[in-house]
Amino acid sequence: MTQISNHVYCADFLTSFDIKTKLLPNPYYDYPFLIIENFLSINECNEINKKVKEDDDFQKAQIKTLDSVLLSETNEEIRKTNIYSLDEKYLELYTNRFFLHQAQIEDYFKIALTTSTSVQVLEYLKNSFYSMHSDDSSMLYKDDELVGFIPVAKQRKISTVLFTTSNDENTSDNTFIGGELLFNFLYDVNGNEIKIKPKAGSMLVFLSNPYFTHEVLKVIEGRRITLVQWHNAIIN
Ligand SMILES: O=C(O)CCC(=O)C(=O)O
Ligand SMILES: [Fe+2]
Repeated sequence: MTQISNHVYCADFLTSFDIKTKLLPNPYYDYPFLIIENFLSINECNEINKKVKEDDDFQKAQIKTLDSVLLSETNEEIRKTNIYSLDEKYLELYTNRFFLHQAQIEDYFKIALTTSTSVQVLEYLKNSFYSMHSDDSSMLYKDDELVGFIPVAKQRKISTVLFTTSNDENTSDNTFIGGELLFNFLYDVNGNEIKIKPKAGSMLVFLSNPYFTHEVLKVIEGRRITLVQWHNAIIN
């Protein structure tokens, strides 16, 4: 392991790869990513969750009328995530809050944000997951072994993931079990992979390059909702 911040280490193989989009924050930070708590309030999150649930019920109702019940059940099982766009009212709220935190993000990563993609709302129902990937690169394998990364979206410098439901054993409309965000190649001092437990209202901000390769573990129960966005930036 190679230390990249006070509490975080990365897999050694990363340092031997020629990673074209390599960028790491100040090594004297505690963590190489930023968590902004209370980006949205719990009430704001719950409103968004309710809206997404209504959209979902509507889509499901449509599928039921088109397919047989059997087919719609099969669809559900293979479906990874549902993608929605954010309703105008909440998009404005999100954009205003993002603006409030922009200077903090720029200062943390020592970058200047430029353009951003539109906000995607991702919904993970029971058994949904998002397999391992880097947001700016494809993973290159040779005989099942990871041998490098090919940049495919260099305009993605920063990834933001805002959680609007929480990982919580007490099940409700706004919680789920499982669904942690795992950084596959980052470890704590004991060599355990870094796993983020989603908390409604918190925004996770990280660099989009291969050091921050991640996955979303399977949702065991409940509904996991995130608002994700990628940002371009000027670096130095
Ligand atoms: O939903 C999440 O927590 C992460 C989503 C993600 O990794 C992506 O859209 O690239
Ligand atoms: Fe991602």
